[in-house]
Amino acid sequence: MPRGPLDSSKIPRFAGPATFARLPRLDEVGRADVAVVGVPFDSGVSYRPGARFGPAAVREASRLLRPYHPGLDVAPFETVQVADAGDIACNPFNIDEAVETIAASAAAIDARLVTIGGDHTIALPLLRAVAAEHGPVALLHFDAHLDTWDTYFGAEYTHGTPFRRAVEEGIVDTSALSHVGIRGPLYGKRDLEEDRRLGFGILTSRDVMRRGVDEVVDALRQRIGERPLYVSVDIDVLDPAHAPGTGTPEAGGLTSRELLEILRGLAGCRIVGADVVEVAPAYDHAEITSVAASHVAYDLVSLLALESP
Ligand SMILES: N=C(N)NCCCC(=O)O
Ligand SMILES: [Zn+2]
Ligand SMILES: [Zn+2]
Repeated sequence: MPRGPLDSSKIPRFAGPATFARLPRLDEVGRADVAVVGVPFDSGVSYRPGARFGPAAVREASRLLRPYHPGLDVAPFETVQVADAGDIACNPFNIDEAVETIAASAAAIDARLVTIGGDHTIALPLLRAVAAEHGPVALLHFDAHLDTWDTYFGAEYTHGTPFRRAVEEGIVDTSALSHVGIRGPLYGKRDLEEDRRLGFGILTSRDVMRRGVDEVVDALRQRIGERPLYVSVDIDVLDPAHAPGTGTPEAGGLTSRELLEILRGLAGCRIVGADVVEVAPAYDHAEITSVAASHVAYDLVSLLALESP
């Protein structure tokens, strides 16, 4: 029987230090099927810094999560052992070293991971870790931004470049790469041409509005099929009204309801890992962004629990 979260009817949910959803720490349970891990790294950002405080803010906001997910009909913490694996401590002054540390530390945790960022740079080492186990994975990427740009100031590892590096490294399956929620100004038309050349298909924020959640889910599922799937959620996929606390906000985004509905549409997909990144609490108000991110992480954990081998 898995050890679940603290009982909020006995110990007030606002008491004590925060783990994700008030779950036990990994070192308290010894092993876990699914682990939530923080990566407080934001040295790869191109605009507002502060996502290094994302993991702590999302854990705080996750105190209100409850054990049963009615939308997916699953009690994730009863179905499998879920634990909080703490934070991966990585060098804030050396991006190359941090990327190595994140890949090695993620691979060393013997559980399927839902990672809380941190800026989007961290998706690259997290993909390396899943690909080392599963081979090239399908990628479902929720974001306002393509994040397939080449370099910034000559730097290869940044929050705007992880998915170009992932294609170059052969760690993603180029027949199943999707962006959802793309919008906003680009550097040029070439951004889209290069993104297409790398193999990505795009469902824009406008597509989600005009075609609706069900059609979007159908299109994504068709592309993903039975492949092992990595899901990366940049919280700026949400409209700034739903996620103001982020480093590179863009108007015209998804509602949190749309995002959660699309995620729920992934039930049954073979998810091997996931992240929620780019929560920068200094720009947040009333925990709007960290609450949204905590629900996204809860849905991802629930999907992983449903799909337990
Ligand atoms: N938020 C992420 N991951 N990337 C945004 C990069 C946008 C830019 O520098 O133009
Ligand atoms: Zn983004
Ligand atoms: Zn991003």
